[in-house]
Amino acid sequence: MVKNYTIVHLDWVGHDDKSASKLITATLVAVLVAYVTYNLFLHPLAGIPGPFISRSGLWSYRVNRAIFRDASQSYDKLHDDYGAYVRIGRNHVMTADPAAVNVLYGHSSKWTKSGFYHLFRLGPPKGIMSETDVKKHAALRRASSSAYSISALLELEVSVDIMVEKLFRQLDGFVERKQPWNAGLWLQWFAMDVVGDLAFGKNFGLIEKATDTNNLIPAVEDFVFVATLMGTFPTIGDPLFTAASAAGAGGRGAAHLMQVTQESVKARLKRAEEIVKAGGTTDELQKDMLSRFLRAKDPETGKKLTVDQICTSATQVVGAGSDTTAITMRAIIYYTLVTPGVYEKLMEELEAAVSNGSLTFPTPYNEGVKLEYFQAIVKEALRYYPAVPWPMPRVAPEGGAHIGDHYFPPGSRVGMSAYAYHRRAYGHDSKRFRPERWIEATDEEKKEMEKNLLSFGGGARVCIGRNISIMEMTKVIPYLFWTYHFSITPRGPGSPHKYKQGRGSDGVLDSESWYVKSSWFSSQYDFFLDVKKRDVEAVQ
Ligand code: HEM
Repeated sequence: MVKNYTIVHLDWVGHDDKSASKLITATLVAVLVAYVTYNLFLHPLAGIPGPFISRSGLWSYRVNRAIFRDASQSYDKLHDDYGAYVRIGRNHVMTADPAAVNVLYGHSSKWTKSGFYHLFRLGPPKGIMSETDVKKHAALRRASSSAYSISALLELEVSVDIMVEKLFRQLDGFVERKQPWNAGLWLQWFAMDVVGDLAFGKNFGLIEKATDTNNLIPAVEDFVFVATLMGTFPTIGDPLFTAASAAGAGGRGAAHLMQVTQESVKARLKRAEEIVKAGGTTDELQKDMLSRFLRAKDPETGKKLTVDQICTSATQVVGAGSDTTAITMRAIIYYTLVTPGVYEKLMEELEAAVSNGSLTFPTPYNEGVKLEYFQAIVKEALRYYPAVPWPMPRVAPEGGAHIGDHYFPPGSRVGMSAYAYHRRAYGHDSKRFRPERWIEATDEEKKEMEKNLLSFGGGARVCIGRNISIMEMTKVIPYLFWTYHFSITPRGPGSPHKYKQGRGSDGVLDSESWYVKSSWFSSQYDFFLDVKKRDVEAVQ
């Protein structure tokens, strides 16, 4: 009896379990159906078209772009497929509507940066890039702005000149050995060394040693990969990143960058101490960005930056200032070489300027900025190939806001992709690299073109380091073209490329002679050039 009873009892338990699991499954399915139905048909952004996975909220389209590194072409294609407003997430829209530029990135914009940027912090205190609180950001920016001013940078011009000479000595070796030059990698080393010099008065020695012993370049790459990926779901990504970093497992790139920077800060402070001890003056050291960060005060509150904030600021210079400038330099050189007529016009301009004495080498910044055609190439490269193609997300303010005919409730996210926007906002030939557009335009048109240029972002959050990169590019590129003759190393069997086929920013194989991996940054890999020395004497 007892035995039978037990069997009956167990049977009842099994029955209960099955019913319970059926009930749980049915509830989960019902919740999922309700969630998807709400997202697709009832959500305030439901009227905006977009890929099913984003509209339904089932998966993140942006996570896929971060993983597959095809952001530029994918976001561009979304506008082709769905128009000027595309729902790229449940609560997230990307737009290419010109009306949005001022609303999102104008000086008086009420839209703030989203939690996506929290993942771009490079230290325990948030830095200028990752601080989303408007007041705290404004205070940080005011306190640091003197380090980024053009007058401060011009005091550091000579260190860029020295770096250029070091680069040229290495380049001469490639000429002698008739060896293809991995321009992509070397330009990145150059940009990294320059920011090291500007920030701490001492570069990282990448150009001199012809190697990245400290793994700085992979660290930036890892940092940007993790930040972009986890920034797309910051509610979970942010605490996950914090916990993983505390356990020493996450943020490998960020942690490594931070460590290298802290060492550079310490070494720089020790150098100053030793000079003073030896009875010398630290005048030269006083010019680097670090000493400006040390002296910096918020002009409104009189508050100084804390030591942690200084380390974060210095790391930020390394993290935000090297890849972006390298990407833009590659684009300038590449499109100058492949676009018919551009190289010839540039060389004509350089030759005329050298012969009338308005251009000397190493190029003083004040001479380089007057090269009208060269500066038009720089602008066009920034337009055609923006280093940051990812839509820069902003949060709709309290009370919501309108852009064009669309209403965005408070808390919804809207962003623009500079890559996708620039290829639509510059008339019928937006998809062509044409520097002349920046010269031919009337003053009124130029104003509009500048307004539409999102390569450095805009408004209160515009890139604080843009002067650094413009100075660097202005000093190195005309001098490079003046001294060397470049041609693109053909790809294919026997070539030094790891990848046999190139991939352009449009995602098409073999459309360009490099391989683009595009997420927050659109980085070009395997960009090789054959180099010869120009007979400069004969030209002059
Ligand atoms: C060609 C070179 C560069 C490009 C294309 C570039 C691009 C950008 C973009 C698009 C933003 C705005 C991001 C957003 O609003 O979502 C930005 C912000 C920023 N950039 Fe750059 N950047 C360049 C060079 C530099 C350099 C050299 C530095 C530092 C040395 C730097 C430091 C920063 C910082 C700190 C911010 C945050 C500004 C803020 O939020 O107030 N950048 N940059």
